[in-house]
Amino acid sequence: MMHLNLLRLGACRVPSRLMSTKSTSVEINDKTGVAILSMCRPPVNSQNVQFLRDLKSSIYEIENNKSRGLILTSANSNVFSAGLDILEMYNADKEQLGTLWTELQNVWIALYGSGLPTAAAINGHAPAGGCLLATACEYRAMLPNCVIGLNETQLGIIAPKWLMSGYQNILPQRLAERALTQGRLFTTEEALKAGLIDEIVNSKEEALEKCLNFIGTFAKVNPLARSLTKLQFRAANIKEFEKIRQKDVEDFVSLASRPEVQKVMGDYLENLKKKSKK
Ligand SMILES: CC/C=C\C/C=C\C/C=C\CC/C=C/CC(=O)SCCNC(=O)CCNC(=O)[C@H](O)C(C)(C)COP(=O)(O)OP(=O)(O)OC[C@H]1O[C@@H](n2cnc3c(N)ncnc32)[C@H](O)[C@@H]1OP(=O)(O)O
Repeated sequence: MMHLNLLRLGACRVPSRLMSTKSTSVEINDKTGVAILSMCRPPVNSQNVQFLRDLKSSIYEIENNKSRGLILTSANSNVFSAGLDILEMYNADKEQLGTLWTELQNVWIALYGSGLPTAAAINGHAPAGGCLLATACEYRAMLPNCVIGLNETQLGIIAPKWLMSGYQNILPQRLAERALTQGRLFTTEEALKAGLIDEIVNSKEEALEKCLNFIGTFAKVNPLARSLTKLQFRAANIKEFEKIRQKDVEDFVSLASRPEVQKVMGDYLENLKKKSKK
């Protein structure tokens, strides 16, 4: 089809507009109107306060610019996002912890509640907060030999209900419950089998192309009707989240500041560092 050919990134010589923050860059293709939002906080796109603020402002900028869709991807070659920055949770005071969690909530609601068609080109690992971002989108294409999942219970943490919403939208209840209680990280292949991702792709370019094709499927649908229909599906989760969002911050701060939890974080960080030195 002609319009799908135009969407092919490799062949595309259409002018693009660029916007960027310290840790994100956005390219909006003038022909397709689709925005590619790249996360670029080396080495693993771990989510600290500044990164989350950048991500939030990029998402709203894309939404306000009346883009035709949003594709979330990573500028890193093997990690989509490693989730919350543990360095910002470890030895942090209560105010810092509260700010971090509030910004994570803000990004999630911006993406999950976006009226635009959203897709994730998952070009690397996506554990915990990385999976949260990917599952807030409507479509996922992922590279082989990576992992994705909400591994909170493996870390002794209970993920709040809003954090599970994306999972619950995608997976059958029985599977979601099992994966969440196990804290399971799915390999790409397992994720496809479970329905957590939509496609396995061989390169980032192919992931972007699949995402563009997905967004292209709405080309002939009235954008407002599409958006309101999408949000009707998500309204109950959003409403429930809005009711508890302040208490949720307090609960997180109270849990994350406990000395025994701080100890778990410290040990976890040390293991990560040991592993990366090997
Ligand atoms: C984890 C918290 C533990 C306890 C918390 C308890 C209570 C807190 C209460 C509630 C929190 C609930 C919220 C949870 C949401 C989250 O997102 S928590 C974060 C969970 N993330 C992970 O478990 C991922 C950890 N990372 C990895 O598994 C691997 O790094 C990954 C597979 C993503 C990539 O592997 P690889 O390419 O081999 O890279 P390296 O492992 O070598 O890492 C490179 C450097 O990056 C540092 N790093 C990795 N992840 C993080 C991170 N999330 N935060 C900060 N830093 C990270 C790693 O240490 C290396 O640094 P170095 O080069 O050694 O300096």
